Amino acid sequence: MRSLVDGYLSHIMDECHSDRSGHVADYIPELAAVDPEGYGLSLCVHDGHTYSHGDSATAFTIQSVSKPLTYAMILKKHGAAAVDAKIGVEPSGEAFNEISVDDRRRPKNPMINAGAIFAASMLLPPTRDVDAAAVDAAFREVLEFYSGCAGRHLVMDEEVYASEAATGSRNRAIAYMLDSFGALETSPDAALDLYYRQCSIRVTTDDLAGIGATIANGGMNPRTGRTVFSNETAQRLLSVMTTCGMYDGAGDWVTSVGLPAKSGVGGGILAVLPGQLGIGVYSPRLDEHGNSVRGVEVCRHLSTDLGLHMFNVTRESRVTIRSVYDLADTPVSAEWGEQERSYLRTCRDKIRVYELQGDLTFAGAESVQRRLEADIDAYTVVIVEISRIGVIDAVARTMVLSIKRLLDDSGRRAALVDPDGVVRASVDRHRDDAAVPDLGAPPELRGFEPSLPHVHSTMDDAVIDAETFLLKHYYDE
Ligand SMILES: NC(=O)CC[C@H](N)C(=O)O
Repeated sequence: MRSLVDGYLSHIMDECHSDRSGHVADYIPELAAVDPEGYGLSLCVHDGHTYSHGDSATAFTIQSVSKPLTYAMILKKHGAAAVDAKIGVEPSGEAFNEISVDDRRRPKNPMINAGAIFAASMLLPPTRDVDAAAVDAAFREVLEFYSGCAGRHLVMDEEVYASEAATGSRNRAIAYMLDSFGALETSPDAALDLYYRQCSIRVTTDDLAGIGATIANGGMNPRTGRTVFSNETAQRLLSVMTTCGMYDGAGDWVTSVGLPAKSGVGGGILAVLPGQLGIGVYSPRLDEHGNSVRGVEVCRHLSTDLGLHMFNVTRESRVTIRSVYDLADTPVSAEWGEQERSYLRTCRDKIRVYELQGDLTFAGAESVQRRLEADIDAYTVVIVEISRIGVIDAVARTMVLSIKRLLDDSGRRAALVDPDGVVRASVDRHRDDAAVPDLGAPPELRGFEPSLPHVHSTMDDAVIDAETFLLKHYYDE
């Protein structure tokens, strides 16, 4: 069965592909020389499954996407109170490399360079004469921590690091300004050195999506099962990424995309849907804020087309498959007579029921589709029972109906048990909604949604319960 999600993602990538505006970062030769056409997208869901598209294996430097990770490290090392005394959490409304502090002379937040350089200093010994060995040791911890978040061993790009260190007058100005306030406990040069190294770590969009999913999961990497930081830290990261992650465009970002995110001048963007998934996008042409142009556009599409805005998250959206059983083992009704039971035992069809619950959004529908696909040899008839689903959003509805259609096409019979008509209600809710997005369904499903007549004819197959389905399809034959 073809993955609907892959269809959506490649459609979204195609939509944004033609945008060649913006410029690659050129403050160092290594960044100026990257292929401006590089373009990758990865999405890592709550159980670690990753959808990878385009140049998802191309490595680029993490740059400022490193900032939330180092912030997580100092929170873990010093505790939130000690960190708050040194670095604020207010959006700055300024450029990422602004030379500024708040009225307590703290960097305004950890997502701008001033805050990030300060954060790096807090990983070093609190002494003015830090030697190279101490910076090496701190960097080993950084690499280990970032690798834990990504779920694989990461390395640093030596050339980018050497260039960053050779050209960073602006960052040096920031570090020395902080030092002039007497705020740094370590030497400004050591803090800068560590900061340049962390910015030069090489990642792919698969890595960013994995890091995003780790934050989404409250600090546990879903690929490795390892807990790298606490739930409280994850909550902090999500908060500062929401208010400060996209620099001076934060308000517009939250309104239109609604995903906590962090960008870097290497062209990467990491975005998180709390509790559900992580996204990594790569495209090195940047806008005037230093954010990837296509990356921002892709995130905008993911949010609107797939309903991923964080304030769209509904109840229990992760607890989706409530139970799964084969009818031959578990007749649906205790009242069934021996005749029906023996029919079921001898029936050549393998009938399997999936009961769903909660509110169904993209993430839930994604898990259901993957489960049905994985189990495809275990049934010839599948009954998806959604009577415990409270609300189904437009994307999940399309996905459920499309899954049914794909199953029909692969020779399975599929029925939807929808006694309260939540699918119908969802159609009605969106009937007058001109903004129902073109969901980027795979070509064979285009026009299937949101074309309403089609939905209606599909809904004729929706039945009141599993028993009615059986009666209609078996006993009446
Ligand atoms: N926004 C960024 O990615 C900035 C990172 C870059 N290395 C700098 O410090 O200037």
